[in-house]
Amino acid sequence: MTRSFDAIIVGAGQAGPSLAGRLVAAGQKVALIERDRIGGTCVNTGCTPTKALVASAYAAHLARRAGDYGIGTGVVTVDFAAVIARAQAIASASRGRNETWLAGLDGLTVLHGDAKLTGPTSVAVNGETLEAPRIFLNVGGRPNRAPMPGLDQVETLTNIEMLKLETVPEHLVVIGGSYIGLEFAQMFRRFGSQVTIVEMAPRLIAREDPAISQTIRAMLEAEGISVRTDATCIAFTPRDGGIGVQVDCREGAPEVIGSHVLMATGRRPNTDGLGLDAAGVETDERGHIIVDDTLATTVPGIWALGDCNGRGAFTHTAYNDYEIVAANLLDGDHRRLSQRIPGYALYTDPPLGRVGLTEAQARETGRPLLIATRPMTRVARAIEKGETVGLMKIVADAETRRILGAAILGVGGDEAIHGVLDLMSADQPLDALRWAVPIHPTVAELIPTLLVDLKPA
Ligand SMILES: Cc1cc2nc3c(=O)[nH]c(=O)nc-3n(C[C@H](O)[C@H](O)[C@H](O)COP(=O)(O)OP(=O)(O)OC[C@H]3O[C@@H](n4cnc5c(N)ncnc54)[C@H](O)[C@@H]3O)c2cc1C
Ligand SMILES: NC(=O)c1ccc[n+]([C@@H]2O[C@H](COP(=O)([O-])OP(=O)(O)OC[C@H]3O[C@@H](n4cnc5c(N)ncnc54)[C@H](O)[C@@H]3O)[C@@H](O)[C@H]2O)c1
Repeated sequence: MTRSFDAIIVGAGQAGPSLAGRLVAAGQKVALIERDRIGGTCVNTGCTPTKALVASAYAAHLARRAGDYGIGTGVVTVDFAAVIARAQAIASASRGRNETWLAGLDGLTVLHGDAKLTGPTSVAVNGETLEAPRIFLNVGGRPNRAPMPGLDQVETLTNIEMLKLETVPEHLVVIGGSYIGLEFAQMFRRFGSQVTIVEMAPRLIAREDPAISQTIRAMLEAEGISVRTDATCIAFTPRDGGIGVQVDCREGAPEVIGSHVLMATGRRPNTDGLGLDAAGVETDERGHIIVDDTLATTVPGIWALGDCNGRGAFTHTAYNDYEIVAANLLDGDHRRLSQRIPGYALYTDPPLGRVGLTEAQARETGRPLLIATRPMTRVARAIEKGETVGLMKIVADAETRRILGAAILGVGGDEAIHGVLDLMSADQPLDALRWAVPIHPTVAELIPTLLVDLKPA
């Protein structure tokens, strides 16, 4: 049996549902196919539950530090079952809101099944064929367990299984010191685990400037987390009562024994098994779908949005992909991927808010630079809150007087960075903010001060 639609959307993650909403509002007949849970990674096993867990971990940490503020709490305990239940409840409420909204959309057919392209205008799902002149792929990604010796002999966890744990691991060994690894490492330390982070690069979150990596390492070590970098010969061995992880070839204890191992070594796109060959859609060497500046694939009439196109790896980039596609197809707009200013946050405590280029990337451009930094120990709000770890940094182009990038590693950094992000998005010179009158006491109030402090570097 073949059913015809105006558009087929594969994947109900961060772009698909919103696009479905816009298309049906424009009078189109749309099929939205999801093989797992509505909401995709972010809602079910990513942003939403992990940020809920980060909040619980912060509560435990602050309670333990209550004496610093003149407050007594007694012994602080962690009810891990309640912590997980809270995170799952927040995620399922979010999923439920999405499901209810989608179910109420006239013109939308939601199908639960594994979709596969069978041609440039056709998709097979649950034994039937759907036809449409436009197909939108929003298939996301999944954890990538980097191949390592012994991996097949031991049981390891990903972010998905971490959310199903019933007890706090005695010793959590985290392989990979980037977003997933660092967020889980800190939260589980605060829940009571012994934690070791094992990273093959010379420093944690190695895409950031060295001062950021060093500060994050120091703040994690101050909480009792053990960090092993330069771990280029990781291997696993089953051991009595745990998993032996060979972590270092040159110095330090050569092996740590963990009760649990979290693999946080990146993600891979869900493009294998999607039938891309049958439609002629091309991918790059990592399996990401190749798209142009409008998110169009190599096959006319097929677009790829979100993590599966490798042009973003965040919920807000997936959502922005939807905005670009919808604006161009439905509003006669001319929005482009290249107009996007890259911004993101790492939700450790304190968080790292980031936008644009790092200093290293800015130097590679060969442009004359202006740089200003400020430690959080000189930010009134941070001092008052008793959370002075971190630094703020802005890098600007001395000629164009445009900000090239910024980092705020500190309390409220995920929010305050938007002051810079918005200025960059508006394509305004840094002088536009110099005379702004920010609110005291905030972290963001130091952004105009930093702009005044910019010096050739
Ligand atoms: C632990 C963790 C924490 C994160 N935290 C953050 C954060 O704080 N902030 C942030 O911005 N980002 C975060 N991310 C990243 C964020 O989750 C992703 O960037 C985002 O979900 C990508 O959205 P997407 O729509 O591209 O894909 P997804 O959300 O992965 O959705 C894709 C959907 O497609 C479905 N699908 C795949 N193949 C098929 C098929 N053949 N047929 C039918 N359906 C299919 C999948 O089941 C899935 O539901 C986090 C990720 C993880 C893993
Ligand atoms: N706050 C956020 O926005 C957030 C939070 C979590 C996840 N995410 C998204 O999820 C995606 C996946 O996150 P991630 O942290 O798993 O991936 P990542 O690609 O950011 O980092 C993987 C880390 O693992 C290390 N690594 C890779 N292979 C290794 C090996 N063999 N041995 C030891 N270390 C190894 C890398 O050097 C790197 O530090 C990211 O793209 C990110 O966008 C975002």
